[in-house]
Amino acid sequence: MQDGNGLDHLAGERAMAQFDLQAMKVYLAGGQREYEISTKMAQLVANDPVFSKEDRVRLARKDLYKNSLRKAGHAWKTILEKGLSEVEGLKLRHFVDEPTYTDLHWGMFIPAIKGQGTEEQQHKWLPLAYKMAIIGCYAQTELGHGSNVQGLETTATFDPTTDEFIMHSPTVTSTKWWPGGLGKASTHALVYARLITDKKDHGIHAFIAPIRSLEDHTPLPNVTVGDIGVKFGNGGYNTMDNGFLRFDHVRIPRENMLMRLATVTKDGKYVRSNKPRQLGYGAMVFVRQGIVIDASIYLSRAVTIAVRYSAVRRQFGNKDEPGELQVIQYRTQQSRLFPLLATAYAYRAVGFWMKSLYADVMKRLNDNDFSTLPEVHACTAGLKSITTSVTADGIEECRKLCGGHGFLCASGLPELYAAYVPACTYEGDNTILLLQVARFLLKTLSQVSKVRPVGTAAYLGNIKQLSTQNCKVSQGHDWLNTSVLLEAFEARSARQAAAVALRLAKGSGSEAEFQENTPELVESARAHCQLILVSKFIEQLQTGTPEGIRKQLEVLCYTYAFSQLIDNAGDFLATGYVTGNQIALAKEELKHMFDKIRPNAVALVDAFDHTDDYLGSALGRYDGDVYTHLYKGAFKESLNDTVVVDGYEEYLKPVLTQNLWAPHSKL
Ligand SMILES: CC/C=C\C/C=C\C/C=C\C/C=C\CCC(=O)SCCNC(=O)CCNC(=O)[C@H](O)C(C)(C)COP(=O)(O)OP(=O)(O)OC[C@H]1O[C@@H](n2cnc3c(N)ncnc32)[C@H](O)[C@@H]1OP(=O)(O)O
Ligand SMILES: Cc1cc2nc3c(=O)[nH]c(=O)nc-3n(C[C@H](O)[C@H](O)[C@H](O)COP(=O)(O)OP(=O)(O)OC[C@H]3O[C@@H](n4cnc5c(N)ncnc54)[C@H](O)[C@@H]3O)c2cc1C
Repeated sequence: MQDGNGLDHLAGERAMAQFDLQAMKVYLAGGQREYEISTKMAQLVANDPVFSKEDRVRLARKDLYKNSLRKAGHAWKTILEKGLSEVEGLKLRHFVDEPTYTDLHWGMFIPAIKGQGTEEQQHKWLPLAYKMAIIGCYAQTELGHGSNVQGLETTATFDPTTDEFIMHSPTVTSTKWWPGGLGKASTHALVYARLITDKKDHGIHAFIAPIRSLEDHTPLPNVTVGDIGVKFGNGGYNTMDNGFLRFDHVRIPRENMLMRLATVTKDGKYVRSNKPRQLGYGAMVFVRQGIVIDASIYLSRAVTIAVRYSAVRRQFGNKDEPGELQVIQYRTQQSRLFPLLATAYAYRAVGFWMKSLYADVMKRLNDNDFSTLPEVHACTAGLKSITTSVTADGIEECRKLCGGHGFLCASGLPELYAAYVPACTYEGDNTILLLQVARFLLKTLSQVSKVRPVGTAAYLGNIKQLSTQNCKVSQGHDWLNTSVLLEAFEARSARQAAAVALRLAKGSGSEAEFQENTPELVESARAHCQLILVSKFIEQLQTGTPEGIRKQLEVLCYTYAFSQLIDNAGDFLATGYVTGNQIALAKEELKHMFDKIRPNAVALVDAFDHTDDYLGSALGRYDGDVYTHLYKGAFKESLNDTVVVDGYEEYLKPVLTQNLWAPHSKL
C-alpha cells in the first residue's frame, strides 16, 4: 500500500526486486480474501481521524486511557454501522493498534465461555457478550500466584441453602492482579477460583462474576476493583487497564460456574466429566497459538522500519565507490538485520500451520479424541515462548540498527517494544512454558519403546539413528539441502533431550535433581522448538507456494535455518553431530544468502504491506523521506510550544544571572 507523498527515496531499491511483490503480499496475508480484507480495514483505520496515533506517547495516563476507550467505542460503532463480519471486525481492531479491554473480551472471555460453558450457559452468556451488552475479562492471575495456577487462593464456596457460590478473597495475595480490562472497563470477570463444596476443596474452576453495575458502572457491593498502575514505557501497554479485584463474600448464582468439565448439583454434589481437566486451560492454548502470527506481525513492523531506514541512511564510504555507503551495504548490518527479516517470514509460515494444528485439535476434542492434546499444549506453549522472546529482542535489535534515531519515539520502535515485551510474560512466563515442553519431551522419550511418537515429536522415534549418525556435509553447497538441514536440527534436539533424560534417569528421581537439570531441560525444549520452526517453514514452502515468490522464500528459509544453526553453534557442536568446519561452511552459505536478499530487501518488507499509519515511524516511511519528517516532527514536541521554555523565569534565569563563582570552581 503506497501512501507516501509521491517522492520515493527508495525507488531505486524497489526497482531491484526479483520477485512478484503482489503474490508475496497475498501469501503473507494468508490468501487473496484475507489480503483484500486487510487492505480495506487498514485504509479504513488510516483514514479515520478518531483512530489517529499522533501524540500517543505524550499523553498522560488518564488522557491516554480515555482516548483508548474512545477508539475502542468508535471501532465497535464502525463495525456495527458498516455491518462488518467477525473477521473484518477483528482486522479493524488489529489496525487500531492499541492494547485495550476488547482484546480480552473477544480473545479470552468469549473463548473461555465457549470452551468451558455448557450449551445452556453459552446460550445465556454469548449473545450478551457478542453484542457487548456485557464486557468480560479473564481474571486468573493473583498478586501471589500467576504461573502456578493450582496455587490460586480465591475461593468459591457453595451454599446449598441459597443455591449460590460465595466468592471470597481470603488474603492479600489472593487479590486478582493483572487481568486486562478488569481495572476500569469490565462489567463481568471470568474468575478462576478454588471450588469448595461441603468443606472439600476441588481445585481451580471458572466462574462468571458480575463486578460492575450495568446501570451506572459502579462496583457491585463488596467488590473492590481498580487499575494496578502505570506500566513500562510511554504509551505501550498503558492503554490497557490491567486491574485488581477483591471479593468480600460476594454471592453469585450456582449457574455462574462454567460446568462443561465439572458440575455442582443443587444439593451440592460435585461431579467431574470424563474430559481432561486441562481443557480448563483451553483459552490459554487458543491465545498462545494466535501469538505466533502476532509475533511475526510485530517483528515485521520493526524489520520494515530498520530495513527501509538502513537503505536511506548513509555513513562513511570506500575508495571503490563514489559517495557514502547505505548502511544496509555493511555486512555487519546485514548479519543483524536479514536473519530478523527471515524470522518474520518464518513465523508467518509457522503461524499459518499453528492455525491448522489448532483447528485439528478442536475438531478432535469435539469428537472426544484427546490424544493430541499433550503435543498441542507443548507446541503452543513452546512456540509462544520462543517467538515472543525472539520478537521482543528483535524489536530492540532493530532499534539499535537504526542508531541514534531509533531511540526517538518518532522511530516508532520504543513504543512498539513497550507494547510487545510483556508478551514474554503474559499467557505464560516463557521459561515456565519451556519447562512444560521439556516435561513433554521427557515423557515422550520414556515411552518411546512402547508408543511411537507422532506429530512434531515423531523424530524422537528415530532417536537411535539420530544419536549415532553424524552430519555428512563436506562442502558449503551440501548444506543447501532441506533434508540435510532438518536432520541436523533433529539430531541436535534428540541428542540434547536424550542427554538430560539419561542424566535424570540415572539419578534418584528427586525434585532437587530435576531442579538441578532445569537449565539443560530449558535448552533442550528450545532446541525442540527451533526444530519445529525450521521444519514447518520448510514444509509450508513445499506445499503450493506460487512460482513468482518460491525462490525468495527459499532464500529466506535457508537464511533462517543457517542463522539458527550458527547462533546455536555451541549446542550443535556439543552434541557432536556437526564439526567446527561444518559450522564454518554454513557461515559462508549464510553470507551468500545475504547477497541474494540484499537487492530484494526493501521489496521483501514492502510485502508485509504495513501502511505508514500502522507503522507510525518517521524512519520506516514508505517513501523513505526520513530526514524531512524527523525535522518536522520535532516541531510537534510540546517543549517547543513556546520558544522560551516554561520554567525559564523560575529555574533557568536565576542560574544564568547569579554571576557567582561556584565554591568548588577551579577557574
Ligand atoms: C487468538 C489471539 C491472537 C493473538 C493474541 C494477541 C494478543 C493477546 C491478547 C491478549 C493477551 C493479553 C493478556 C494475556 C492474558 C493472560 O496472561 S491470562 C493468564 C495466563 N497464565 C498463564 O499462562 C499461567 C501459566 N501457567 C500454566 O499454564 C500452568 O499452571 C502450568 C502449565 C505451568 C502448570 O499447570 P498445572 O495445572 O500445575 O499442571 P501440571 O501439574 O504441571 O501439569 C499437569 C498436566 O497438564 C498438562 N498441561 C498443562 N497445561 C496444559 C494445557 N494448557 N493444555 C493441555 N495440557 C496441559 C501438563 O503438561 C501436565 O501433563 P502431564 O502429562 O505431565 O501430566
Ligand atoms: C501485560 C500483562 C497482561 C496480563 N494480562 C493478564 C490477564 O488478562 N489475565 C490474567 O489472569 N493474567 C494476566 N497477566 C498475568 C500473567 O499471565 C502472569 O504474570 C504470567 O503468567 C507470569 O506469572 P507470574 O507473574 O506469577 O510470574 P512468576 O511465576 O512469579 O515468575 C517470576 C520468575 O520466576 C520464575 N519461575 C517461577 N516459577 C518457576 C519454576 N517452577 N521454575 C523455574 N522458574 C520459575 C519465572 O521464570 C520468572 O523468571 C498479565 C501480565 C502482564 C504482564
